[in-house]
Amino acid sequence: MDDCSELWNKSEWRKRMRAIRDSLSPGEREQRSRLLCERTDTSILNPLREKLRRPLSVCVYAAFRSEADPAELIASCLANGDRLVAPRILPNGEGMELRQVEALSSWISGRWGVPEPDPASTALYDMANSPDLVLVPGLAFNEQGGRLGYGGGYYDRLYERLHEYGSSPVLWVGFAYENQVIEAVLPSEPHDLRLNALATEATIRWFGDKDG
Ligand SMILES: Nc1nc2c(c(=O)[nH]1)N(C=O)[C@@H](CNc1ccc(C(=O)N[C@@H](CCC(=O)O)C(=O)O)cc1)CN2
Ligand SMILES: Nc1ncnc2c1ncn2[C@@H]1O[C@H](COP(=O)(O)OP(=O)(O)OP(=O)(O)O)[C@@H](O)[C@H]1O
Repeated sequence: MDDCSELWNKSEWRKRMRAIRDSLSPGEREQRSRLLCERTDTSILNPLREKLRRPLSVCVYAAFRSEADPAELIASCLANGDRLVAPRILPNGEGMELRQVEALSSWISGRWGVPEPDPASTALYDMANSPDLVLVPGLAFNEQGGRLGYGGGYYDRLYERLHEYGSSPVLWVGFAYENQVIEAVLPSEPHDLRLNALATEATIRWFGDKDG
């Protein structure tokens, strides 16, 4: 790691971490994503299903660019009868709404090519019914529950809205490859969301209160 890394700003970190994530071959990404999905299901979702004694509602995303791919976790959620929701960037750019996705085919390509639930075939989800868990994509994560995204502030705003309107606690789980986890202190701002846990193909890290 470069000596100047502590002084880098968010955009320098984004450039650097994009290159690191892109450096995994498609084959490596597939293999690591499979391990990551299994680990997340076994160590986080299954215990939560047992604790709550009901199917879960889970906010997922569909992978784009070189992101960790939650497809197998999504398939497992569908098999377990969980309710799936996914974010869609609002046309005015002002944050995101959540929509119910029924199948892996519910996505279309939205702004910047980001996969999003097709508004023509999915129902709007009322944010007052907080999802039990939100799977959070990103470019970089650290050991303190910090996260760096693409810079739209979309997940930060979702975090704020669910805190404001949501009826129950939400578990915020970063979902990433181990090489996206850095030791350096990421530049952080007051609006940045704090994760409860970070899942990688190598391990699960918990931050603060495990019960959300
Ligand atoms: N799979 C997935 N879905 C997601 C996210 C994500 O990170 N991954 N998001 C997480 O927030 C939201 C989408 N956020 C995004 C924000 C910016 C860009 C993007 O391509 N930005 C351009 C620069 C745009 C500009 O400033 O003009 C770029 O990076 O080149 C992509 C996604 C919602 N859905
Ligand atoms: N809670 C919020 N309310 C209003 N604006 C916000 C909020 N959170 C973030 N923003 C806006 O979003 C901008 C980008 O935030 P930041 O750099 O933290 O994005 P990010 O977390 O990397 O992106 P993303 O969540 O989309 O992946 C901020 O400069 C701010 O203007």
